[in-house]
Amino acid sequence: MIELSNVSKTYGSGADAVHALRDVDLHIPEGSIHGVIGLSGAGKSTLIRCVNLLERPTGGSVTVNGQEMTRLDGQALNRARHRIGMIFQHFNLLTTRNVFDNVALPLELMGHNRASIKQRVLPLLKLVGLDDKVQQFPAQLSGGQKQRVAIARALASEPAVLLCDEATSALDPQTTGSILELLRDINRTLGITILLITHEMEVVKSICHRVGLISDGRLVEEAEVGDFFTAPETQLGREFLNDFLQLSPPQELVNRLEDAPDEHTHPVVRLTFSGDAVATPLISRLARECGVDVSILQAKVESIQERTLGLMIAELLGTQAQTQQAMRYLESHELKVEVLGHVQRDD
Ligand SMILES: Nc1ncnc2c1ncn2[C@@H]1O[C@H](COP(=O)(O)OP(=O)(O)OP(=O)(O)O)[C@@H](O)[C@H]1O
Repeated sequence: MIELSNVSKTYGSGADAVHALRDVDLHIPEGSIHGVIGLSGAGKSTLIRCVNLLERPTGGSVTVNGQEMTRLDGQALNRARHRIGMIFQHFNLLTTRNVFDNVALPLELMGHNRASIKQRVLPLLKLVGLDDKVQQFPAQLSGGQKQRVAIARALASEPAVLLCDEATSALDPQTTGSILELLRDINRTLGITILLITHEMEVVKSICHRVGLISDGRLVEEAEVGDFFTAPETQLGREFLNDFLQLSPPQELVNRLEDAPDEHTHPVVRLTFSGDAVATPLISRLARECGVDVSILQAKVESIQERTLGLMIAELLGTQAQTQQAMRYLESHELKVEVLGHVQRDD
């Protein structure tokens, strides 16, 4: 369990002060995988580093595994950190140590003897699929293999919590997939709570249960992943979703869009639908019930965990009264309708 209460972090002071985190409240239940997403500079790294006190918050409290981290220092803080593993974007392996010795390092620091280290390290290397690379050095490994070593090292001290700081950002999509699968397995089999920060929606979609959106140091939105992908609450959330779905009108159309409707134009709309609406033949019904033709410009259906999300950009062709009625009809069937603008009719 991770609990952040009213956490703030300010770097510097006076005119040079940077408010990296502002009054962040976050509750991550035991055994869940929680993502925090945000643009560059939003405060993601600061947030995750405040959990194990690599950065000490300027205000508020951080509690991990029932222990208030912000009250600890010295030996007590070190002991608490053993229950919090962390992996990084650039793996942070020691280049002069082989795979075994990298994973052994935290156990050596905790004072374990060689026999107990061996007993712990070898099963971990098997768990991450590297039992044939025990003697290799980091330079002899691929990026994905290096991250597997880092994961084994993070698990060596039997943490209850694993922090992942952009852990797949340096990896290609296929390797990213295999590392995320490993993290999901670790969460399921070992019950480890995972907090990960990322700028990639794909990562959130693949493994997170809940997600928070951070902007300018504030947690501006927090939701179940299925809800976030089907109905983000903030403009920034919608922008992340649209970028992820790569669904924006063609530039040629954008150039022709006008703001105000009149009797010579028809609307271009973005429709978002989920749940029952995905399976309902609404477009053919629009033609029948509202007398409106629909010209589909782009469409996409995504599976987000157990939910289905549909997106479409379309021109609604009909009189002003008909297209207004069509939009009301769609909204009454729980589709989200955004009017992107209006284009001149050809007729
Ligand atoms: N040690 C530091 N001293 C001063 N300012 C800092 C320090 N670390 C981070 N910042 C500032 O705090 C803000 C948040 O930075 P942070 O690294 O947490 O963002 P981020 O969301 O992780 O960005 P990125 O995705 O680019 O890594 C930024 O304005 C950054 O410049």
